[in-house]
Amino acid sequence: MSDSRNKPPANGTLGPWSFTRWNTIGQLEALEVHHPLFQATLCLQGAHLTHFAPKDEPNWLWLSDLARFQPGSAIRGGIPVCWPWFGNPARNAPEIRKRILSEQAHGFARTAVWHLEDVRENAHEVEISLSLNANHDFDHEWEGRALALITFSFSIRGCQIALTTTNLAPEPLAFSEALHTYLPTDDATRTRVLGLGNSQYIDTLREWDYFNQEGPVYFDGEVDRIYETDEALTVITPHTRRKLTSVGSGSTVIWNPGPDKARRLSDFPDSGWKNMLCVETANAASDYRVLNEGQSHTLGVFLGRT
Ligand SMILES: O=P(O)(O)OC[C@H]1O[C@@H](O)[C@H](O)[C@@H](O)[C@@H]1O
Repeated sequence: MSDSRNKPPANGTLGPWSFTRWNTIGQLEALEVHHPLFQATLCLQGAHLTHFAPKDEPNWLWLSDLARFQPGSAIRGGIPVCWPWFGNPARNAPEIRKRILSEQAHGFARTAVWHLEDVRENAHEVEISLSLNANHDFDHEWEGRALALITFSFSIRGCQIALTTTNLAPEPLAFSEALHTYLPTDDATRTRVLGLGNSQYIDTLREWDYFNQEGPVYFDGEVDRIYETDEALTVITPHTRRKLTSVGSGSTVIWNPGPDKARRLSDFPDSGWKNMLCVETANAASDYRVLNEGQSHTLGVFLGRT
């Protein structure tokens, strides 16, 4: 770790790397990767990836045209990191819920400023690691002490993200989380997700009851489901095919707000639901994790081609 690398250079010179540069987007500090083989943009707030694309390709991530890059606001699109709880606190297991002091959905990591740990570059790959020490600074949000370390590995093949949580407190730590990937599509109604057939899911729009999935998932209105699965998933849109392979995850959230919820969402165009879907690699619902002091758990996803 080098503290001098954690801030943009004051005199406007470039950072000490070959392909990675500091930039300011709106009011947020970001790292931009301009590698000959791929590009990426990563905000320090939220360790939030907003752009990844192999050379000459459009962004593999959906980013709202109305996204705000402001301190304290979650960025709409890209890959928000939901941590150390997923979704509505009230919908989490009692042992998670009891330590949450805020009503905020998806935890505090997505609006906290992460610390840049390291940038490693070579001819094929760039790896960027950031950390968030959930210490007494977050006492008003949550009772707990934990360290989150996230590593992004970019290559022409795709983008890999690994989020490791370590419990720093003597008491067991129960937590839920997700890598909340927004994917673009030309037409959500002509998009499908394969790999969930035969799995069970909680439908949050139908009283949080359990249902069985048969065949692909389609989008013809609001979809908000937590699937119990660790299978690799394929997302097929009219013009792209992507594969998401996970580690350390036994649950995947599939979400599209549909036309009515789209109008109520912050920083979200009314018609935006037609051009996105979320496939969220998670430890959610009964797939939450518990760590004893010093223990770690890694949740990861690789987003690549099929
Ligand atoms: O608006 P937020 O807090 O970013 O949440 C977006 C969505 O995130 C998804 O993970 C949830 O399943 C949805 O219910 C929610 O609407």
